Amino acid sequence: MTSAPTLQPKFLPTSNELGVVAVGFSGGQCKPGVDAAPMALIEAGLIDQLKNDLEFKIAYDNQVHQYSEIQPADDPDFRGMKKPKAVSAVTRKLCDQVYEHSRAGKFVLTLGGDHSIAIGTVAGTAKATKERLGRDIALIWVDAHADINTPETSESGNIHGMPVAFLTGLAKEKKEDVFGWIKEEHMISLKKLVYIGLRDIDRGEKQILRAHGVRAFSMHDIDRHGIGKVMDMALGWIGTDTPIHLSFDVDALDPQWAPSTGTPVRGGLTLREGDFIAECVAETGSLIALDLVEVNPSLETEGAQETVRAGCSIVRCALGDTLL
Ligand SMILES: NC(=[NH2+])NCCC[C@H](N)C(=O)O
Ligand SMILES: [Mn+2]
Ligand SMILES: [Mn+2]
Repeated sequence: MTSAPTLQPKFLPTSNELGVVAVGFSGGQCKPGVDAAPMALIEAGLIDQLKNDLEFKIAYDNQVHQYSEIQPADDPDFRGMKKPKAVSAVTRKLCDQVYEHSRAGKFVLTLGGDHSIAIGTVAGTAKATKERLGRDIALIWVDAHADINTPETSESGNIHGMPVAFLTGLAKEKKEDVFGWIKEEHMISLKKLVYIGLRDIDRGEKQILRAHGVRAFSMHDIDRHGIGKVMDMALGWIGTDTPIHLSFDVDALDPQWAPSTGTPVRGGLTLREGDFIAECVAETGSLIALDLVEVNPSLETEGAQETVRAGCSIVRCALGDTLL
């Protein structure tokens, strides 16, 4: 489809400036391959489509950041977390990169990488938006998982299952080199967090969600009400005057559509439901940033191209490609 941008963004000075950050980082979990996702998405033509078809003015440094230069050699487990210093250093650096784009009023697209990278992306847009507009952002987390474990509730020690806990201040650590750099200005309110697509939540996570009354729409809710009603409720909760960061884990989709991901869970969203979620968020005009994470082309390699295509489709939909 060829179309000029139809989005009328409420919180960005122009409708067509896009900062892209490619993050080839897999240290938030144990399976190699998720670092190859940005290249796979770009080789599938994603950035060209955004530039040529959607007419975005793209600010991209033409590199997939591996951040090997800032990852410590010695990185023992800490409070049960695996690779705590590496994930902290990478997300801190990514936070600065995303902050720069967002502070300048650009829409920010981050291609991951595992979901631990959202510590950096959300911290960056939260800080930039507080400074630029004096506002707090809302966070829509589309995922089979809640990723809200604290180091203590986590059963795996994988930090990609913890980003939301660090971003909301539920998990705290004073050590500067283990997420101590995350300050109030980087954080979001649990009241402005909305989940869609949940179906595999750890015991400790369920307690956290209940205790804090977090707004969450599980696959059960989607089956009961339909995705249209769920999106009305999700966006109604956020309201029309709040900038939105959308963090989309490809494993929210059913493995039938997106098999190439590290922690697949059956019973997920159809491709069309995933695109619909992205379209509804685009339609609000409030979207300021998008993450696409957890595509791992080296897993289920027969399905890798399909998973990559699903990822590209979600990004295009979130950027308004399919809106009339
Ligand atoms: N971003 C993801 N795919 N996260 C999966 C997390 C799985 C599990 N809840 C854990 O803490 O390890
Ligand atoms: Mn997930
Ligand atoms: Mn996730």
